[in-house]
Amino acid sequence: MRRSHARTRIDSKPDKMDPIKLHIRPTSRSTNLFSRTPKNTKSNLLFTLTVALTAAFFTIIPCYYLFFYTHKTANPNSVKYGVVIDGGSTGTRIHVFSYRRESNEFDFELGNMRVNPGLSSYAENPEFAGESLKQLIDFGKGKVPAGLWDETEIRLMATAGLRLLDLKVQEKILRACREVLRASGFMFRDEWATVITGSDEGVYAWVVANYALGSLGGDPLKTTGIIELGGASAQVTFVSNEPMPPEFSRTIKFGNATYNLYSHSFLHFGQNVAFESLKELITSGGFNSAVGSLRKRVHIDPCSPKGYSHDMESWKLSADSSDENNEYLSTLQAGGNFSECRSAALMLLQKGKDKCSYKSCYLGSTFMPKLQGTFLATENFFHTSKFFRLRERAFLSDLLIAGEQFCGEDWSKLKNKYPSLDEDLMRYCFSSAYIVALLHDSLGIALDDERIGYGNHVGNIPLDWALGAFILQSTSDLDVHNSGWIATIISDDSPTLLSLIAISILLMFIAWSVSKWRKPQLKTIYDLEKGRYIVSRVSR
Ligand SMILES: Nc1nc2c(ncn2[C@@H]2O[C@H](COP(=O)(O)OP(=O)(O)OP(=O)(O)O)[C@@H](O)[C@H]2O)c(=O)[nH]1
Ligand SMILES: [Ca+2]
Repeated sequence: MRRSHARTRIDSKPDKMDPIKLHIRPTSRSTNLFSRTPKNTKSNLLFTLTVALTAAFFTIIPCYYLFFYTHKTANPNSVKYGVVIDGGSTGTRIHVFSYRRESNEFDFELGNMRVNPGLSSYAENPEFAGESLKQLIDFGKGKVPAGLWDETEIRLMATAGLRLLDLKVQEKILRACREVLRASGFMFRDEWATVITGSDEGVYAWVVANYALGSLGGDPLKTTGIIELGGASAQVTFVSNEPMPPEFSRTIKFGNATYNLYSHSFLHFGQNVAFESLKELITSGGFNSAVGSLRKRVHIDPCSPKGYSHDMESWKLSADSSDENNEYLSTLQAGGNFSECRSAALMLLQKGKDKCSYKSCYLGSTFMPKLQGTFLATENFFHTSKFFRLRERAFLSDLLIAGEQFCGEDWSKLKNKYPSLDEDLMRYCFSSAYIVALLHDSLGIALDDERIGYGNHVGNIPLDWALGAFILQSTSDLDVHNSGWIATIISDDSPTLLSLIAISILLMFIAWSVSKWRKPQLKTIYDLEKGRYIVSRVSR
């Protein structure tokens, strides 16, 4: 006769048990009726195995990380690579850097490559924006050992060119870029392809400048401010001890030093965009430029050398450009005049100043504390200063004289004098006048002030803000690194960590399920006096 193994309700006090429910027919096989603990060896084995596995798991994994972490930090040659793509308004460029943790050394010379035009030129067909990154990514992969691609972070940081676009268009362009970056083979997360704020862009440029000058980590008053004149925006970042509205104030900690920075990016004040805005100002009659011919209402553009033709070809306008563009071009006649151009540029830079609601606004209606200390003027400041062959710490007065002479020259003579230069050549009249109107007329830097240096490098270090971003990110990783491998793991929500957590949860669930599934250890005793079986649970 088989003994039913039906699950029975077990009460902790046997004498209350209901005999009917507990009457269990003896099994056909001879067994010890007085105490028989059903042996559930298979489930025991499974349970023990799961518990052992879980215990091993929580021992081996930390040891692995500890070894790995110790090994990595102990390995003096552990080099961390970084890839930053700078999405600028006039072009997109990839920078490959490396960083030796132990010696705290950066290598900036691993290479960079540029593609034109910038990502903002895909505004009409954003789905193709990612294509422009492919050759950059291939270049980057050539600079990083293949075995390290999957642990090398790649970031796309776009600047003013995208900031000028509608948010929806920005997102479409970034989405197309993320798709390509995901497939790049480098380590990538969607949030690493973004439009960075102008304030961050300025901070990164300040970091790389002071890193290159050796003042990063030292006395805040001995640091150098930066003024960067890009294509679509201009950044100003420097240490200030003046009280600042929070939207302009940034605090950077580096080593034991803390820096209270003013940092702001003036959108539309980049040289290329400012030049176009100035032309629109002139043709709209916003600037009292001389009128060439009343009949055709031709406006004189004082910022382009005499004889320069603002025709379709030189503006690279497509054949289908809008009518007002054609109308606008045909009413503009180049009439190079430095001081007229400087006045028009100043009008542009001071636009909105009457709406200034702060203690001091040097540009438009935007707050800026009084400039403090020395400055490095980069990008277009450097390109213009280099063209006019000015010393690195030239006076603005030198630039003013050079600009006056250039603006007064006839375009055909300039083309003969500088045959190799193309569209950049026609911009030097505007750029020299714009820089004097910006640095002297607006920011108040004296014409003979030597506080300003012009440059795009310090020694062999390029003053690319992308490098500043990598420096900050690498050293902040260093902080996490120094707080131990736990922090590294906790801060590292890479698949490794997530899989560790998933496996441990799975093992614990298996152990719990096995423990629930295992039949309770039961003991069946035959009570001779009462003539019946009593079943009780065996406590383990
Ligand atoms: N004259 C001259 N200008 C150059 C040269 N190379 C780049 N530029 C100009 O210098 C500026 C480059 O600054 P970037 O910061 O790289 O410009 P960008 O990143 O494309 O523009 P933003 O998005 O505003 O930063 C642009 O206005 C370029 O037109 C050069 O060789 N000569
Ligand atoms: Ca830039």
